[in-house]
Amino acid sequence: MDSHLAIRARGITKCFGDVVALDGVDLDVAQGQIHGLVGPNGAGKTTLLGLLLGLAVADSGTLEVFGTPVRRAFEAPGGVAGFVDGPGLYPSLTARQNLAALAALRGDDTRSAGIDDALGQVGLTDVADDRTRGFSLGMRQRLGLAAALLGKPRLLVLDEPSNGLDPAGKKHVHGVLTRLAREGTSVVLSSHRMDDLEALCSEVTILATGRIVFSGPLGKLATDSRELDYRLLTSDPERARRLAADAPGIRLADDTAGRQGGEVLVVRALVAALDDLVARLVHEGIALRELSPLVSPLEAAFLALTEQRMTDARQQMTDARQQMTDAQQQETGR
Ligand SMILES: Nc1ncnc2c1ncn2[C@@H]1O[C@H](COP(=O)(O)OP(=O)(O)OP(=O)(O)O)[C@@H](O)[C@H]1O
Repeated sequence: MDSHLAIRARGITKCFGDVVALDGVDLDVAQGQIHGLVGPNGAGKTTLLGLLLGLAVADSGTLEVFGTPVRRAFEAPGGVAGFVDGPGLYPSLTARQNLAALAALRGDDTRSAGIDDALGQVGLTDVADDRTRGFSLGMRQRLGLAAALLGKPRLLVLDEPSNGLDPAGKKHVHGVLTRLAREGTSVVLSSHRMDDLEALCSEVTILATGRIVFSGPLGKLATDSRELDYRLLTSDPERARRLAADAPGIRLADDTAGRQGGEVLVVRALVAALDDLVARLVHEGIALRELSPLVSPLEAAFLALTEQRMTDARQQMTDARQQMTDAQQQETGR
């Protein structure tokens, strides 16, 4: 047992009939960490979050939350709160009544001050006495977060919490989660928004068809990953361009000249080659005013993964067609 871990999962497998939703998943989430789950539709993110919330149990493998094994379904492990597939709310009750009902159902002795505090944290004080029937998706998401905060959890599990939030709402929720993490709460959340994950998470886990493709710090994705396209703005674009053309491991993007009248240089490189180019520029007295990836390492990894899945799916279809043709030929040859 590692006392610094909020979550320790080893070899988690979960099937629904013939569908393998999770296939030998290992996951470590440190206390006070915001950990992002990302993956294409059907990758297994919600299933994993559901296991953490005690909505189901794994078919095999071990799952520990704060060092305690999670074995029983339909009971959230101690100190864990959150939601999957959107928060469940009573539309005919107000926001405040929803939270009171939830606290009563859980057997919490949360008083109205606790409810007001949770509503305040997510910015819903002004609509506390409005029926949730008229709430937008973003408001319902915020109320779901308030509900999760009621019991002052040590681990928050949130399925796409930014869904439906406008930019101000998103900033607000990000602020709440960041503050909670600073105070020691661990957060595991899924999102299809790479910018969200990059803004919030120190570590991410990328899932594809139930398997982990990557798990670790975001920074590691950049150094581990394939070549990326970088945008460079320098004090001397012409000389920088000539230097880049001669630098090892650097490829100039075709449309370099077109971007901002040739001011911006776009190169494709691994991190090590890019480091070398920056050193060369500085050595030549060329100032670097801006350097950023065109597509973030997380987005690049995600896109590569999706492309790989499509290639695999196309290959599977070709193989299946070939098998059918072979079978038909055998049949007619008899
Ligand atoms: N209750 C269930 N019954 C049958 N199949 C299920 C069930 N829950 C999930 N699955 C299947 O398990 C796989 C993983 O689903 P899951 O919802 O965990 O993926 P996800 O990564 O959350 O997807 P999305 O991004 O679309 O929400 C999918 O193939 C899904 O169809």
